[in-house]
Amino acid sequence: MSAASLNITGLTAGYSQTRILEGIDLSVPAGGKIAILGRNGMGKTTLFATIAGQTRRHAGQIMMDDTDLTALDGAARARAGLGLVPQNRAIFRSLTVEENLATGLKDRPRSAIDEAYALFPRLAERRRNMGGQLSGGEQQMLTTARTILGQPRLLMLDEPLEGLAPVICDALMEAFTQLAASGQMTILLVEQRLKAAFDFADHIVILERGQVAWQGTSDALQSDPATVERLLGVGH
Ligand SMILES: Nc1ncnc2c1ncn2[C@@H]1O[C@H](COP(=O)(O)OP(=O)(O)OP(=O)(O)O)[C@@H](O)[C@H]1O
Repeated sequence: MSAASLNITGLTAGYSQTRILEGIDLSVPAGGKIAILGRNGMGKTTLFATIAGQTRRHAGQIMMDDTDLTALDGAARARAGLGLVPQNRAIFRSLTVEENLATGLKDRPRSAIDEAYALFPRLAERRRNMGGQLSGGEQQMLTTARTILGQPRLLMLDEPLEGLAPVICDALMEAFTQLAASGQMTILLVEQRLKAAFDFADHIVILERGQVAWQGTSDALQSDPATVERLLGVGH
């Protein structure tokens, strides 16, 4: 298993007849770390949902390596190596941590769960606790680990740090950095915390009203406070 590239061209998509994304072009090399930024409602979640096959696509192509994802339904995209960790941390509240992890194994042996515990030791300590008993940070670790056990080659993380304490955010960001460094997956991160995005990503894309308003290196954006202010506003 190795990281996959992503090439999106002319992507226009939305919900039913409503177009939210308009003419998105985006290239991520295999093994890349990219952050998708933008104010609320600018289309970040819709972009992930569209890559995952959960919206209506009106035009454009989405290539993961040589595979045209638009020809596949959502389940086939997941089998092809696409992983999405959604914003809502959907875990099974009445299953234990270990049972939750087992649902992400696909055809892998149960022993593979140890990979999740190596990445998030906190989950090993809580393996027999119910999902519903976990803190928000632990739930985020669980939903992330469950997706990673399916060995995605392209991983999309939608605002994983939302509402979490700084110490938990640091643990999560460290795990994401470790995963990217493994060479096994390309990572796309939607994040509101600018510092976390800057520290993690080598490339940044800013969406505004469903279009790519800016893209470039993390360093270039950090040295351009006017663009940060214009497209991301105060409070970041
Ligand atoms: N299921 C849906 N049906 C119709 N419109 C939707 C749906 N989900 C989102 N939208 C609309 O699509 C637009 C983009 O929303 P989206 O959630 O993609 O933005 P976002 O950048 O991820 O925002 P946030 O940072 O608040 O999560 C918004 O105008 C939103 O109201």
